Amino acid sequence: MSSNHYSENQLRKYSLKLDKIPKLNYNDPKVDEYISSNEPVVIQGCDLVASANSWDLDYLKRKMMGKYTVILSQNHKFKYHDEKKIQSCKTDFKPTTRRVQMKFSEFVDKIKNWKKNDERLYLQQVLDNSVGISIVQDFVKFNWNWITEKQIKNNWGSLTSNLLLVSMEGNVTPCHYDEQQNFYAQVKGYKRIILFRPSQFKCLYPHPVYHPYDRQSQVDFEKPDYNRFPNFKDACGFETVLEPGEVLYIPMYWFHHVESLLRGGYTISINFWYKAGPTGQIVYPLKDYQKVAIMRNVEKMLNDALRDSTEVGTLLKTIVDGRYF
Ligand SMILES: CCC[C@@H](CC(=O)O)C(=O)C(=O)O
Ligand SMILES: [Zn+2]
Repeated sequence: MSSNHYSENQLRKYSLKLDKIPKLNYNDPKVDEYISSNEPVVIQGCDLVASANSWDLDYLKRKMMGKYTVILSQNHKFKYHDEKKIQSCKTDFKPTTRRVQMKFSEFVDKIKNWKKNDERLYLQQVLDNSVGISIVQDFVKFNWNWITEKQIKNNWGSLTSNLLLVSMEGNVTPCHYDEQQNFYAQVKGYKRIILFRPSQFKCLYPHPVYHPYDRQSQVDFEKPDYNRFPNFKDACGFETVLEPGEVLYIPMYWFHHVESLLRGGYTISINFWYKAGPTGQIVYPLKDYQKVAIMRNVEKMLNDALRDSTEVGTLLKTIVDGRYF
């Protein structure tokens, strides 16, 4: 996959079967069909964050005078972990990233002077009043009419947050799913996004729900352990390289892996996370994401009831072995 904006060798190599995600103009009626059926689509021309088109490191450095959340990583992977689950996790969990509060000017200096073996940086800041009046003024000029119409038409819940994502070239957010609908807007630079439908759960082996890496795939895409994760060789997904001005709809519970292109310079993205809407009438057969939600509830219930995560697997095998297949 290449275009006159980037080349194939800027994409990391994985052994995966990947189809293309369609790119449609925002007023193509098929866009609403994809969104209403929880299928990913890249939307062009909607100008969702056009008021952020002028955002670059210098502009943000001048306008953002506070301290902001920056993730530091010992390598190019920024695998998210839930701090709250660390103490209850029996195994001695060693995170590969740490979260600090940093002035924007310091963040810019560090990425401009970054050398091999330095910790990599990824600014991931909730867009709230802490970002300052200028950024808020750009924020209020987002195309809220367009996105709110999508939110209402699809009966989504409330907008929970917008994250400002400023990434160094080459950074990777490894494969995971979120329990929220996501409109993912690309502002600057190019990001390659790989998506898998929720039914690929059995190929992607997310960590157990009680684990700090809950929702994150256990599989290292760069060095898959096919002995532990044999179904990964059957994984098949979708990919796109998101360009500035484009918006990717990432349906809730869809697994996604996101990387800023190698040698592509820093990237800026803004996400829009929406709560799922009320379930309403349950329709059978259930959707694949509903089955993931059910599996999560079973894991949570068993962990609460047994009070010992090491017993959950044994009990589930006892239920299944010789009885359910
Ligand atoms: C912390 C959120 C990171 C983002 C991926 C990326 O831009 O690296 C993502 O996973 C999402 O928007 O859901
Ligand atoms: Zn995500």
